Amino acid sequence: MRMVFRWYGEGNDRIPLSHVKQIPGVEGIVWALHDVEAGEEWPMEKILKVKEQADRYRLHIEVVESVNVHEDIKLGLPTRDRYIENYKRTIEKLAQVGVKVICYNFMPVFDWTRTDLYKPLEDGSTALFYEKEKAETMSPEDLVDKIAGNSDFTMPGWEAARLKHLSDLFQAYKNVSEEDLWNHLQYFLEEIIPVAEENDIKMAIHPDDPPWSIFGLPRIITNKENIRRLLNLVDSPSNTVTLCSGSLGANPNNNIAEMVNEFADRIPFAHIRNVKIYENGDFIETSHRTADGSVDIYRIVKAYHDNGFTGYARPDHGRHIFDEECRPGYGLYDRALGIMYLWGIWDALERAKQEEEK
Ligand SMILES: O=C(O)[C@@H](O)[C@@H](O)[C@H](O)[C@H](O)CO
Ligand SMILES: [Fe+2]
Repeated sequence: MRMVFRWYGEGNDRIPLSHVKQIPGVEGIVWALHDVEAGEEWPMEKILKVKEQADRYRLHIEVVESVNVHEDIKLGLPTRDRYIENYKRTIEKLAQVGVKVICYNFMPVFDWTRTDLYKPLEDGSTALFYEKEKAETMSPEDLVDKIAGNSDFTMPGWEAARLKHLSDLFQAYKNVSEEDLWNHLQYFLEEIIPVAEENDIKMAIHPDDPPWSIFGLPRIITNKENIRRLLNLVDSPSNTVTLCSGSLGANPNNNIAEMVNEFADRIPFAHIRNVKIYENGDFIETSHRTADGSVDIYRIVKAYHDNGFTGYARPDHGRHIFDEECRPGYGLYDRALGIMYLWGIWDALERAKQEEEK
Protein backbone atom coordinates (compact mmCIF):
# COMPACT_ATOMS: atom_id res chain seq x y z
CA MET A 1 0.00 0.00 0.00
CA ARG A 2 1.45 3.36 -1.03
CA MET A 3 -0.03 6.17 1.07
CA VAL A 4 -0.86 9.47 -0.62
CA PHE A 5 -2.59 12.66 0.52
CA ARG A 6 -4.90 14.93 -1.44
CA TRP A 7 -3.59 18.48 -1.75
CA TYR A 8 -5.42 21.31 -3.49
CA GLY A 9 -2.36 23.31 -4.51
CA GLU A 10 -0.42 26.38 -3.48
CA GLY A 11 -2.81 29.22 -2.64
CA ASN A 12 -5.76 26.82 -2.70
CA ASP A 13 -4.98 24.68 0.34
CA ARG A 14 -4.28 25.90 3.88
CA ILE A 15 -2.26 22.75 4.51
CA PRO A 16 1.40 23.32 3.55
CA LEU A 17 3.33 20.47 1.92
CA SER A 18 5.75 20.70 4.85
CA HIS A 19 2.92 19.36 7.06
CA VAL A 20 1.87 16.72 4.54
CA LYS A 21 5.47 15.50 4.54
CA GLN A 22 5.30 14.94 8.31
CA ILE A 23 2.41 12.46 8.15
CA PRO A 24 4.04 9.02 8.59
CA GLY A 25 4.36 6.99 5.41
CA VAL A 26 2.92 9.58 3.02
CA GLU A 27 4.95 9.33 -0.21
CA GLY A 28 3.08 11.60 -2.55
CA ILE A 29 0.26 14.05 -3.18
CA VAL A 30 -2.99 13.52 -5.00
CA TRP A 31 -3.39 16.66 -7.03
CA ALA A 32 -5.25 18.34 -9.87
CA LEU A 33 -5.40 21.70 -11.67
CA HIS A 34 -8.50 23.01 -9.94
CA ASP A 35 -8.51 26.23 -11.96
CA VAL A 36 -8.79 24.50 -15.35
CA GLU A 37 -12.38 23.94 -16.45
CA ALA A 38 -13.60 20.43 -17.27
CA GLY A 39 -12.93 19.68 -20.95
CA GLU A 40 -9.95 21.99 -21.40
CA GLU A 41 -6.46 20.65 -22.10
CA TRP A 42 -4.16 21.09 -19.08
CA PRO A 43 -1.33 23.58 -19.70
CA MET A 44 2.11 22.03 -19.27
CA GLU A 45 3.49 25.04 -17.39
CA LYS A 46 0.83 24.62 -14.69
CA ILE A 47 1.53 20.88 -14.46
CA LEU A 48 5.26 21.53 -14.08
CA LYS A 49 4.57 24.11 -11.35
CA VAL A 50 2.89 21.43 -9.19
CA LYS A 51 5.77 19.06 -9.89
CA GLU A 52 8.30 21.63 -8.80
CA GLN A 53 6.37 22.32 -5.56
CA ALA A 54 6.12 18.60 -4.74
CA ASP A 55 9.74 17.94 -5.68
CA ARG A 56 10.81 20.43 -2.98
CA TYR A 57 9.45 17.99 -0.37
CA ARG A 58 10.33 14.84 -2.27
CA LEU A 59 6.65 13.99 -2.63
CA HIS A 60 5.67 12.24 -5.86
CA ILE A 61 2.79 13.40 -8.09
CA GLU A 62 1.89 9.99 -9.54
CA VAL A 63 -1.84 10.26 -8.79
CA VAL A 64 -4.14 12.91 -10.26
CA GLU A 65 -7.66 13.37 -8.90
CA SER A 66 -9.39 14.46 -11.08
CA VAL A 67 -9.21 15.24 -14.72
CA ASN A 68 -12.93 16.03 -14.76
CA VAL A 69 -15.07 14.86 -17.66
CA HIS A 70 -16.98 17.55 -19.55
CA GLU A 71 -20.78 17.23 -19.31
CA ASP A 72 -21.03 17.04 -23.13
CA ILE A 73 -19.15 13.72 -22.95
CA LYS A 74 -21.55 12.39 -20.31
CA LEU A 75 -24.49 13.69 -22.37
CA GLY A 76 -23.13 12.12 -25.56
CA LEU A 77 -23.36 15.38 -27.53
CA PRO A 78 -21.53 15.80 -30.87
CA THR A 79 -19.30 18.39 -29.16
CA ARG A 80 -17.88 15.58 -26.97
CA ASP A 81 -15.18 14.74 -29.55
CA ARG A 82 -13.34 18.04 -29.04
CA TYR A 83 -13.29 17.51 -25.26
CA ILE A 84 -12.17 13.89 -25.70
CA GLU A 85 -9.25 15.03 -27.86
CA ASN A 86 -8.29 17.52 -25.12
CA TYR A 87 -8.52 14.69 -22.57
CA LYS A 88 -6.11 12.58 -24.63
CA ARG A 89 -3.58 15.43 -24.82
CA THR A 90 -3.83 15.90 -21.05
CA ILE A 91 -3.18 12.19 -20.49
CA GLU A 92 -0.07 12.41 -22.69
CA LYS A 93 1.23 15.47 -20.81
CA LEU A 94 0.62 13.89 -17.39
CA ALA A 95 2.54 10.79 -18.47
CA GLN A 96 5.52 13.04 -19.26
CA VAL A 97 5.74 14.10 -15.58
CA GLY A 98 5.41 10.56 -14.25
CA VAL A 99 1.69 10.35 -13.48
CA LYS A 100 0.55 6.70 -13.16
CA VAL A 101 -3.14 7.00 -12.15
CA ILE A 102 -5.84 9.44 -13.25
CA CYS A 103 -9.01 9.41 -11.15
CA TYR A 104 -12.23 10.69 -12.72
CA ASN A 105 -15.98 10.24 -12.30
CA PHE A 106 -18.97 9.99 -14.61
CA MET A 107 -21.62 11.49 -12.30
CA PRO A 108 -24.00 13.82 -14.16
CA VAL A 109 -23.84 17.45 -12.95
CA PHE A 110 -22.91 16.89 -9.29
CA ASP A 111 -19.95 15.13 -7.78
CA TRP A 112 -20.39 13.99 -4.16
CA THR A 113 -23.70 15.21 -2.73
CA ARG A 114 -24.46 16.07 0.90
CA THR A 115 -27.16 18.13 2.58
CA ASP A 116 -24.96 19.50 5.38
CA LEU A 117 -21.22 20.18 5.41
CA TYR A 118 -20.80 20.71 9.16
CA LYS A 119 -23.17 18.34 10.98
CA PRO A 120 -22.16 18.04 14.64
CA LEU A 121 -21.14 14.62 15.92
CA GLU A 122 -21.57 13.79 19.60
CA ASP A 123 -17.81 14.28 20.19
CA GLY A 124 -18.18 17.94 19.22
CA SER A 125 -16.50 17.58 15.83
CA THR A 126 -18.47 18.13 12.61
CA ALA A 127 -18.67 16.16 9.39
CA LEU A 128 -20.31 15.87 5.96
CA PHE A 129 -23.88 14.64 6.34
CA TYR A 130 -26.55 13.32 3.94
CA GLU A 131 -30.16 13.64 5.04
CA LYS A 132 -32.14 11.36 2.71
CA GLU A 133 -35.51 13.07 3.09
CA LYS A 134 -33.99 16.52 2.49
CA ALA A 135 -31.99 15.32 -0.52
CA GLU A 136 -35.19 13.93 -2.03
CA THR A 137 -37.18 17.11 -1.48
CA MET A 138 -34.61 19.89 -1.95
CA SER A 139 -34.34 21.54 -5.37
CA PRO A 140 -30.90 21.30 -7.05
CA GLU A 141 -30.63 25.08 -6.83
CA ASP A 142 -31.24 25.03 -3.07
CA LEU A 143 -28.64 22.31 -2.69
CA VAL A 144 -26.05 24.33 -4.61
CA ASP A 145 -26.80 27.40 -2.49
CA LYS A 146 -26.54 25.36 0.67
CA ILE A 147 -23.38 23.45 -0.28
CA ALA A 148 -21.36 25.55 -2.70
CA GLY A 149 -22.52 28.76 -1.01
CA ASN A 150 -21.62 27.52 2.44
CA SER A 151 -17.88 27.20 2.14
CA ASP A 152 -15.04 29.64 1.48
CA PHE A 153 -13.20 26.77 -0.17
CA THR A 154 -13.53 25.40 -3.69
CA MET A 155 -14.86 21.86 -3.48
CA PRO A 156 -14.15 19.07 -5.95
CA GLY A 157 -17.00 18.77 -8.39
CA TRP A 158 -18.79 21.81 -7.02
CA GLU A 159 -16.93 24.27 -9.23
CA ALA A 160 -19.14 27.26 -10.00
CA ALA A 161 -18.43 26.87 -13.72
CA ARG A 162 -19.90 23.39 -13.64
CA LEU A 163 -22.99 24.51 -11.76
CA LYS A 164 -23.52 27.89 -13.42
CA HIS A 165 -26.20 26.68 -15.82
CA LEU A 166 -27.88 24.10 -13.64
CA SER A 167 -31.34 24.28 -15.22
CA ASP A 168 -29.94 23.84 -18.77
CA LEU A 169 -28.03 20.81 -17.55
CA PHE A 170 -31.10 19.26 -15.97
CA GLN A 171 -33.01 19.93 -19.17
CA ALA A 172 -30.26 18.23 -21.18
CA TYR A 173 -30.29 15.15 -18.93
CA LYS A 174 -34.11 14.84 -19.08
CA ASN A 175 -33.89 12.18 -21.77
CA VAL A 176 -30.63 10.55 -20.75
CA SER A 177 -31.27 7.10 -19.27
CA GLU A 178 -28.82 4.95 -17.34
CA GLU A 179 -28.31 2.90 -20.53
CA ASP A 180 -27.53 6.10 -22.44
CA LEU A 181 -24.98 7.04 -19.79
CA TRP A 182 -23.40 3.59 -20.11
CA ASN A 183 -23.15 4.08 -23.88
CA HIS A 184 -21.57 7.52 -23.47
CA LEU A 185 -19.08 6.12 -20.94
CA GLN A 186 -18.20 3.29 -23.34
CA TYR A 187 -17.64 5.77 -26.20
CA PHE A 188 -15.37 7.87 -23.95
CA LEU A 189 -13.37 4.87 -22.72
CA GLU A 190 -12.95 3.36 -26.20
CA GLU A 191 -11.34 6.65 -27.19
CA ILE A 192 -9.11 7.35 -24.20
CA ILE A 193 -8.09 3.91 -22.89
CA PRO A 194 -5.74 3.17 -25.84
CA VAL A 195 -4.00 6.52 -25.16
CA ALA A 196 -3.78 5.72 -21.44
CA GLU A 197 -2.37 2.28 -22.24
CA GLU A 198 0.26 3.71 -24.62
CA ASN A 199 1.29 6.10 -21.83
CA ASP A 200 1.29 3.49 -19.05
CA ILE A 201 -1.47 5.33 -17.18
CA LYS A 202 -4.43 3.73 -15.35
CA MET A 203 -7.76 5.49 -15.77
CA ALA A 204 -9.49 4.86 -12.40
CA ILE A 205 -13.16 5.78 -12.24
CA HIS A 206 -14.47 6.93 -8.86
CA PRO A 207 -17.85 5.51 -7.84
CA ASP A 208 -20.94 7.62 -7.40
CA ASP A 209 -21.32 9.38 -4.06
CA PRO A 210 -23.89 8.60 -2.83
CA PRO A 211 -24.26 5.42 -4.90
CA TRP A 212 -27.82 6.09 -6.08
CA SER A 213 -29.67 8.52 -8.33
CA ILE A 214 -30.14 12.06 -7.04
CA PHE A 215 -32.61 14.60 -8.45
CA GLY A 216 -33.65 11.93 -10.96
CA LEU A 217 -30.22 12.02 -12.62
CA PRO A 218 -28.84 8.66 -13.81
CA ARG A 219 -25.96 7.20 -11.77
CA ILE A 220 -24.25 3.98 -12.83
CA ILE A 221 -21.07 3.28 -10.82
CA THR A 222 -22.96 2.21 -7.74
CA ASN A 223 -22.32 -1.45 -6.86
CA LYS A 224 -20.36 -4.62 -7.62
CA GLU A 225 -22.36 -5.61 -10.73
CA ASN A 226 -21.91 -2.17 -12.27
CA ILE A 227 -18.18 -2.10 -11.51
CA ARG A 228 -17.92 -5.51 -13.20
CA ARG A 229 -19.80 -4.05 -16.21
CA LEU A 230 -17.50 -0.97 -16.24
CA LEU A 231 -14.36 -3.12 -16.29
CA ASN A 232 -15.77 -5.11 -19.21
CA LEU A 233 -16.65 -2.04 -21.28
CA VAL A 234 -13.04 -1.95 -22.43
CA ASP A 235 -11.00 -4.95 -21.40
CA SER A 236 -7.70 -3.25 -20.72
CA PRO A 237 -5.33 -3.05 -17.73
CA SER A 238 -5.72 0.74 -18.06
CA ASN A 239 -9.48 0.57 -17.45
CA THR A 240 -9.66 0.46 -13.64
CA VAL A 241 -11.51 1.73 -10.60
CA THR A 242 -10.80 3.99 -7.62
CA LEU A 243 -12.52 1.87 -5.00
CA CYS A 244 -14.03 4.33 -2.52
CA SER A 245 -15.27 2.64 0.65
CA GLY A 246 -17.08 5.78 1.85
CA SER A 247 -18.99 6.42 -1.38
CA LEU A 248 -20.05 2.80 -2.00
CA GLY A 249 -20.32 2.15 1.73
CA ALA A 250 -23.31 4.50 2.08
CA ASN A 251 -25.35 1.60 0.68
CA PRO A 252 -25.26 -1.18 3.31
CA ASN A 253 -25.77 -3.77 0.54
CA ASN A 254 -22.34 -2.93 -0.87
CA ASN A 255 -19.71 -5.29 0.60
CA ILE A 256 -16.48 -3.40 -0.07
CA ALA A 257 -14.13 -6.19 1.09
CA GLU A 258 -15.82 -8.55 -1.40
CA MET A 259 -15.24 -5.97 -4.16
CA VAL A 260 -11.57 -5.71 -3.21
CA ASN A 261 -11.27 -9.49 -3.49
CA GLU A 262 -13.02 -9.60 -6.84
CA PHE A 263 -11.42 -6.58 -8.52
CA ALA A 264 -8.03 -6.47 -6.74
CA ASP A 265 -5.91 -6.32 -9.92
CA ARG A 266 -8.05 -3.49 -11.37
CA ILE A 267 -7.88 -1.22 -8.28
CA PRO A 268 -4.78 0.99 -8.56
CA PHE A 269 -6.18 3.53 -6.12
CA ALA A 270 -8.09 3.04 -2.84
CA HIS A 271 -10.13 5.63 -0.96
CA ILE A 272 -10.55 4.20 2.53
CA ARG A 273 -12.96 6.01 4.82
CA ASN A 274 -15.94 5.27 7.05
CA VAL A 275 -19.55 6.42 7.16
CA LYS A 276 -22.28 5.78 9.73
CA ILE A 277 -25.61 4.83 8.19
CA TYR A 278 -28.79 5.59 10.12
CA GLU A 279 -31.99 3.50 10.03
CA ASN A 280 -33.77 6.11 7.92
CA GLY A 281 -31.08 6.05 5.20
CA ASP A 282 -29.25 9.18 6.34
CA PHE A 283 -25.47 8.89 6.69
CA ILE A 284 -22.67 10.89 8.25
CA GLU A 285 -18.92 10.68 7.77
CA THR A 286 -17.04 9.51 10.87
CA SER A 287 -13.52 8.80 12.01
CA HIS A 288 -11.84 5.98 10.10
CA ARG A 289 -12.22 3.55 13.02
CA THR A 290 -14.43 0.56 12.24
CA ALA A 291 -16.10 1.01 15.64
CA ASP A 292 -17.25 4.56 14.80
CA GLY A 293 -19.15 3.81 11.59
CA SER A 294 -20.99 1.20 9.52
CA VAL A 295 -18.11 0.24 7.23
CA ASP A 296 -15.76 -2.56 8.33
CA ILE A 297 -12.48 -0.74 7.66
CA TYR A 298 -10.47 -3.56 9.24
CA ARG A 299 -11.98 -6.10 6.81
CA ILE A 300 -11.33 -3.82 3.84
CA VAL A 301 -7.68 -3.20 4.72
CA LYS A 302 -7.29 -6.95 5.36
CA ALA A 303 -8.73 -7.68 1.91
CA TYR A 304 -6.20 -5.30 0.33
CA HIS A 305 -3.42 -6.93 2.36
CA ASP A 306 -4.56 -10.48 1.51
CA ASN A 307 -4.43 -9.50 -2.18
CA GLY A 308 -0.92 -8.09 -1.90
CA PHE A 309 -2.16 -4.59 -2.76
CA THR A 310 0.70 -2.40 -4.02
CA GLY A 311 -1.45 0.48 -5.24
CA TYR A 312 -2.04 3.95 -3.83
CA ALA A 313 -4.34 4.60 -0.87
CA ARG A 314 -5.66 7.76 0.70
CA PRO A 315 -7.93 8.39 3.71
CA ASP A 316 -10.33 10.35 1.45
CA HIS A 317 -12.33 12.58 3.83
CA GLY A 318 -12.07 13.31 7.54
CA ARG A 319 -14.18 15.00 10.19
CA HIS A 320 -13.46 18.65 11.10
CA ILE A 321 -11.74 18.32 14.51
CA PHE A 322 -9.70 20.49 16.98
CA ASP A 323 -11.60 23.55 15.65
CA GLU A 324 -9.67 23.30 12.38
CA GLU A 325 -10.86 25.67 9.65
CA CYS A 326 -10.60 23.57 6.50
CA ARG A 327 -12.12 22.59 3.19
CA PRO A 328 -15.17 20.43 4.00
CA GLY A 329 -14.00 16.85 4.48
CA TYR A 330 -10.39 17.83 3.84
CA GLY A 331 -8.86 18.91 7.13
CA LEU A 332 -5.32 17.92 8.06
CA TYR A 333 -5.87 16.44 11.51
CA ASP A 334 -8.54 13.79 10.98
CA ARG A 335 -7.07 12.64 7.67
CA ALA A 336 -3.70 12.27 9.41
CA LEU A 337 -5.37 10.31 12.25
CA GLY A 338 -7.10 8.20 9.59
CA ILE A 339 -3.77 7.43 7.92
CA MET A 340 -2.29 6.26 11.20
CA TYR A 341 -5.30 3.95 11.74
CA LEU A 342 -4.89 2.47 8.27
CA TRP A 343 -1.13 2.00 8.85
CA GLY A 344 -1.85 0.40 12.22
CA ILE A 345 -4.02 -2.26 10.64
CA TRP A 346 -1.70 -2.76 7.67
CA ASP A 347 1.50 -3.01 9.76
CA ALA A 348 -0.09 -5.48 12.20
CA LEU A 349 -1.19 -7.69 9.28
CA GLU A 350 2.27 -7.42 7.70
CA ARG A 351 3.99 -8.40 10.93
CA ALA A 352 1.63 -11.33 11.49
CA LYS A 353 2.39 -12.54 7.96
CA GLN A 354 6.16 -12.29 8.53
CA GLU A 355 5.89 -14.18 11.83
CA GLU A 356 3.84 -16.88 10.09
CA GLU A 357 6.44 -17.21 7.33
CA LYS A 358 9.30 -17.69 9.84
O1 LIG B 1 -15.39 12.90 -2.35
C1 LIG B 1 -14.33 13.41 -2.71
O2 LIG B 1 -13.84 14.45 -2.31
C2 LIG B 1 -13.65 12.72 -3.78
O3 LIG B 1 -13.48 11.36 -3.44
C3 LIG B 1 -14.47 12.83 -5.03
O4 LIG B 1 -14.85 14.19 -5.23
C4 LIG B 1 -13.59 12.39 -6.14
O5 LIG B 1 -12.43 13.21 -6.08
C5 LIG B 1 -14.20 12.59 -7.49
O6 LIG B 1 -15.48 12.08 -7.52
C6 LIG B 1 -13.31 11.85 -8.48
O7 LIG B 1 -13.44 12.38 -9.73
FE1 LIG C 1 -13.68 8.81 -2.61
